[in-house]
Amino acid sequence: MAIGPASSLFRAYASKKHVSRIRGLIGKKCFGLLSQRDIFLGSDGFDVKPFSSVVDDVDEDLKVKSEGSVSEFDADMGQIVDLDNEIGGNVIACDSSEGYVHVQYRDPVELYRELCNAEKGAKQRRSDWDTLKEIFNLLGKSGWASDQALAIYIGKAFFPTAVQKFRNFFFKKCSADIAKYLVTLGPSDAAVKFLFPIFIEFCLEEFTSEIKQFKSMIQAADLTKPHTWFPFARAMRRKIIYHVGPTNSGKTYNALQRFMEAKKGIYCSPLRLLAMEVFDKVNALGVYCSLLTGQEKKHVPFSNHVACTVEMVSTDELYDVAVIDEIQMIADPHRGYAWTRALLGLKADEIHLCGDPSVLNIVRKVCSDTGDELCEQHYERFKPLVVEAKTLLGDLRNVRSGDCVVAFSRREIFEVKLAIEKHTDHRCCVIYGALPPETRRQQANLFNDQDNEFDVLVASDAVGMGLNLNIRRVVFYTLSKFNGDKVVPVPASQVKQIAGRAGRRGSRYPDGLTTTLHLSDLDYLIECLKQPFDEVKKLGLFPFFEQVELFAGKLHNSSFCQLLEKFGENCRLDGSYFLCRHDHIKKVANMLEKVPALSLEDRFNFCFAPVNIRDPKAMYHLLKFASSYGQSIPVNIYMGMPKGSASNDKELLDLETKHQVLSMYLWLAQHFKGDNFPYVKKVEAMATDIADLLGKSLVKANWKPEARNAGKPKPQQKADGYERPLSLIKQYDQERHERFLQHKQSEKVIA
Ligand SMILES: Nc1ncnc2c1ncn2[C@@H]1O[C@H](COP(=O)(O)OP(=O)(O)OP(=O)(O)O)[C@@H](O)[C@H]1O
Ligand SMILES: [Mg+2]
Repeated sequence: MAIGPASSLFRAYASKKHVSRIRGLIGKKCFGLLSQRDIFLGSDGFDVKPFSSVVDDVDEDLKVKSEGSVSEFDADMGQIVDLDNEIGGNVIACDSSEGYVHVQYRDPVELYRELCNAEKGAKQRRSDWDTLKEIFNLLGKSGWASDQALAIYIGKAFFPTAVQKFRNFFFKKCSADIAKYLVTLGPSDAAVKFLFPIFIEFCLEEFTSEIKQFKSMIQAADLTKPHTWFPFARAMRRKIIYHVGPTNSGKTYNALQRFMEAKKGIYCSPLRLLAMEVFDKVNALGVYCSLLTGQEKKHVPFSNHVACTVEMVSTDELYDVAVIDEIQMIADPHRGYAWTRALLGLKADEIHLCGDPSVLNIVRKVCSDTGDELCEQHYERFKPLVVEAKTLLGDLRNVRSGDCVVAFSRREIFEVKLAIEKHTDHRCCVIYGALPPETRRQQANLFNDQDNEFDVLVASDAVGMGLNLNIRRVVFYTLSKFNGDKVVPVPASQVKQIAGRAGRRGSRYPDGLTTTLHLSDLDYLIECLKQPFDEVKKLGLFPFFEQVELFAGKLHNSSFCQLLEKFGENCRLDGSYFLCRHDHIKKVANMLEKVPALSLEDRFNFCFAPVNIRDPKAMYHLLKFASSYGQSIPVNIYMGMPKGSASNDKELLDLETKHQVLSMYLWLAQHFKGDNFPYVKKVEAMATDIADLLGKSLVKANWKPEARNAGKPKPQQKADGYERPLSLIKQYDQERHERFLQHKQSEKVIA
């Protein structure tokens, strides 16, 4: 939950005098008010709890009391509810009816002092007492008040407790006229706003240590103004050139021309695969270029250029030209922070960004923050993408040479491959995310090569980026996918990116076509292609290790996972940034709790290792690696090597996992200093062998796919063929059609 500038809202209601007093008090006691630009970010766990649930947070003493009956509770609080008088209907202690009106004009500081000095509270009628309680309940639940309280470093988690204590204080000390005035306001916003400044006074006096602690924690989790984290880059006069346009329009091509002309250049890629492609292409053109990815470092002698994955970019080196490809991924929920870091931190005179228009406005804003000059170069597709309205009429026998059939799960990919190879003369190459980049490239080359029978490609969304493919037509097998939670329509931006892979300048198929397998999905495809790019409002950010370390210093006895959680809850961000998702990091952190003797930095590094957290085998190996590392034993890998290529899907899955584990070892070896991972050469050789075996296995794969996680429901299958799972869109259409029939039916009945 992002919250507006706390102090400005706070000022909106409070008197000038009161604000200046609070400013003085805060300044005197420990800190200054937050500036207008400060914005707090809470996370899901950061919401205001209902006041009733607050009881769990308050001290045991109060908890017992609150569970008692009203009269016990009230009596214990030192407040007198005059039941006798209530029965008699008389109000004992109250000023004359107009006496309380002046209260609203009085300075909250004075009112608070008056409460402090009062010997005891005035007696209340039962009904007034109930009203007051309701007002305090409202204050405790008020999102507005808890946001405002952040301005004096009353954290959201502590806010309900603070209100509870304030309530106790208030009931012990409340004068008749304040009570009366509040009762006339009733449980309302006005009452909350009247009470709030008095509450603030109370907090400033009562909770100095809590405030101080929370403030230092918040400051340690301060992620505001990230452009100031790179002072060297800020001191430079950088020129940013944004190559903006749709897929296949020549953006990367043009940026790479400048990269190759430069004396010293860096190319930042979203994928290992693409970094490898650029590495090969640039070297082939005579420009010496090294390769740096999480897993490998290939140093080319005399090279001044490097092609790297964006996570590996150095913000220490000086470059003439840098290229940041697929800049729209700066808004990726998981990996966006790596693009943000590259954009803000690269020390290059000229930075070329390539991407779609979704982040153009936010890049403009970043450039105005950093003071960099921004030039925009707009592109159009060489040839427009054409939608084939006929579709494949639900029959995979209608695939043609040069088609790329796109499905969104591994299972579907193999089902489609099986069906095409069974019912037609075409042979299929496959590309999906779990395959190593080397195998994906091998499959892409097999598909591009005209001198073989592999003329159809079946691929997942992994085809959307980074491969040089000669695709004539992109056919969507389905337009819905499982997002880890449920089946959802594929987002329009992704549909556009994938469909745009069809047709390639200079290839056999310069014109691009796209369609769907089923007629029922065609409208959604057209709709997606027509949609303009959604404008991105926020960029991803994630703390550096040093920031997490600083934060850890404020939280003692917390596990690394708790630390990350707390950081997420308490970090402050400017309005243009969001904290990248880190659930997978927390999951690994949790598993590594069992491993003693890892420093905070070791844990941080292990948590970023590329591991499929849903694959227990991969997780097991990561745990083993961390355990050996923690014991300062050379980290070895105990893994049987398969003798030959896979002959069924289980063996293929096993090869995929094995490669992922080997790749993880190589990643760790690159990210941990020293010689704790001495078997890099051996592991590299194993990884190459497995990628090779995977390629061979895919060529002959003609089996039904297995689920990686046993127990997951499998879509229905026909005995002798395949059945495409209903897409969400189709399901929706079917439901709509049924509703329509029902409606018709009922109309008939009425007639
Ligand atoms: N001026 C050019 N001369 C020759 N070939 C070109 C030229 N511009 C682009 N191409 C080729 O067209 C294809 C698409 O270009 P490029 O990869 O630069 O597009 P893109 O806009 O970066 O697409 P994407 O969004 O998919 O990354 C590439 O194979 C590229 O080599
Ligand atoms: Mg590109």
